[in-house]
Amino acid sequence: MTDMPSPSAPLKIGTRGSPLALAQAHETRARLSAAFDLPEAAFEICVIKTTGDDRSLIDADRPLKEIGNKGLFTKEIEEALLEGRIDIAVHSMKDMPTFQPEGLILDCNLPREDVRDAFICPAYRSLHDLPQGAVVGTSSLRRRAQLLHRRPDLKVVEFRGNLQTRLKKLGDGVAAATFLACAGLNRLGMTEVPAAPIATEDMLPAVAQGAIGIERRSDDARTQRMLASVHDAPTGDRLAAERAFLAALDGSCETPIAGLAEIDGDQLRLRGEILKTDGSAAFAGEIRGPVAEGADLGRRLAADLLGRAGPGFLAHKA
Ligand SMILES: NCc1[nH]cc(CCC(=O)O)c1CC(=O)O
Repeated sequence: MTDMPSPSAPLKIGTRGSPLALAQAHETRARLSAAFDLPEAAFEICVIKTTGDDRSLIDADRPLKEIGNKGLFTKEIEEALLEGRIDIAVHSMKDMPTFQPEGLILDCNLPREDVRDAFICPAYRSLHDLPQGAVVGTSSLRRRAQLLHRRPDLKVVEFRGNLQTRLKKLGDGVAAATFLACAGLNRLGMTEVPAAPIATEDMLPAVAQGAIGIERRSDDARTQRMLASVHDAPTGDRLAAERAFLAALDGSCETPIAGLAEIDGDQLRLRGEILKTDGSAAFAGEIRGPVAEGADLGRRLAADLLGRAGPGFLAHKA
């Protein structure tokens, strides 16, 4: 391939500045430099501050959904990409809308990490051991709904900020327990955290949890070729099913939705769940079919759940 990045003309990797975002950007750089036998200096990591990183917004006690979740952590990064200030953007796929802005494409995924949620609790081993009425912190509507569906006695408080901030709140006694994605803990090498992975049968993760996506300009052929050689096809196939499921549900931040696809040979199994925010109702289901038909499976599972939940289920607001 001609025209490869070099230390004097590096490929610019855009990322947020949070520890997890930086770890994901570094993993992306490591995989690209290994794939093309290039020095790491041929890749420049560019930290971009987003609205979601604005302390004045983040420190407020308002739930994220009131600030306006859509694109909160991606808008400025996508602008930099469109303006050519960066060449690729590294994201947690879980946080990405199902549609990209005109001119951008998100079709490269690194191998997926552990998809499970972890129960983080210094005093109790599992959710079942939490005493009646215990306080659990989370900012995720999905985790809140799944938790209350199972344990209506628990009290859920808004818990925001990055991983480090949330762990500190736990240490300060703001809540007895919280949840974090195993993927984040693993990518940050945080082995000292009291984390108990939760089986996906007990708590179905968010769509695309544990997956890194790399976004580029649609017309950037050189970057397209480079990303193709680090793309993990099984992860891409799983996300195609999960994100079609999400898109068919018109997944907004108002609706608790969980979804997970797994691949066995040429067969894909997709499980999904939709819930009421207060946990008072939940509909779960699964579908199996050829990997190549993942997106269709996603749409069919969404239709099945919506049919069972009845009209108006998703229109329900918190
Ligand atoms: N919404 C925040 C977010 N986005 C991605 C991850 C974790 C890493 C991943 O799932 O890929 C997290 C934190 C968490 O859920 O604990």
